[in-house]
Amino acid sequence: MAAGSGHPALAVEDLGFAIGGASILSEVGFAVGRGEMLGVIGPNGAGKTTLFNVLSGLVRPTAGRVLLEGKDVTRLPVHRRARLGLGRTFQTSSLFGALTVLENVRLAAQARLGGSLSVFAFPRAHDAATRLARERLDEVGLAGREDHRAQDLSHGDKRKVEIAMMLATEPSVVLLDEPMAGVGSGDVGALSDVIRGLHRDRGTTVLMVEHHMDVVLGLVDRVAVMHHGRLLAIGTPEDVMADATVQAAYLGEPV
Ligand SMILES: Nc1ncnc2c1ncn2[C@@H]1O[C@H](COP(=O)(O)OP(=O)(O)OP(=O)(O)O)[C@@H](O)[C@H]1O
Repeated sequence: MAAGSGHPALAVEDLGFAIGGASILSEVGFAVGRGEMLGVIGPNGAGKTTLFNVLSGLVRPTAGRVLLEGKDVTRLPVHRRARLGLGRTFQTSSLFGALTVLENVRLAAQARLGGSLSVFAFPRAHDAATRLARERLDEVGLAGREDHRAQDLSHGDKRKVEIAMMLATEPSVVLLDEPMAGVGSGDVGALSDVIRGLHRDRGTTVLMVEHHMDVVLGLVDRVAVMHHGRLLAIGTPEDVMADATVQAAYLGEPV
């Protein structure tokens, strides 16, 4: 759907996911505007990761719809959603440790450019992928680190590589699943800046699950609070944090 069509970047309607008689998500509905950053918070087991799995296509919902730029993608597999502009990072690192930083990002760039993975067959496509990978690494502040092996990086820098890989696929909507997980406190600021840049400089729509409340509240436009598989509240960080239901149901529980 073309920009300016009036559809939200991403919307879910009456979403449900049940398995073995257990209801994991129930009646979840919200819309995220183009270029908006939405934080998704909630106690452990609230359903945040399941929601992201449903959004990205890893899991099929048992009720409701997922709309990307107004298009119903509920039944589309992960790679079709990715082609429509949906990007995702995971809680755990998805890098090839023995490859260099540049090689990791180049793989993502090659997938985007649709070229063969054979550098011998398509040397020019390889050059284009290398250029794209270098640009994305520059964007996340890793210029000069291209030749480091991924496994030797700090957690924070690994996360930046993963974001660069995701950016190489030119997504319009990105799902960041706990980007700060395992990241040392010294790296949190730099990583927050990278995420802020996605949003501010690129105009990318961002949904972010994150347990670090100070990070979430400092970055996002709105926050969605999940609790027992339901959407408890959604609004500005100030409004949501002041909400008595949220305080009782969420802030009162250990996270
Ligand atoms: N495929 C499944 N089969 C059975 N139970 C599941 C399945 N997927 C999720 N659950 C359960 O659903 C609940 C929600 O899990 P989910 O991982 O989505 O929560 P979360 O909010 O991401 O938690 P955390 O903050 O700990 O990552 C949990 O109780 C989990 O055990």
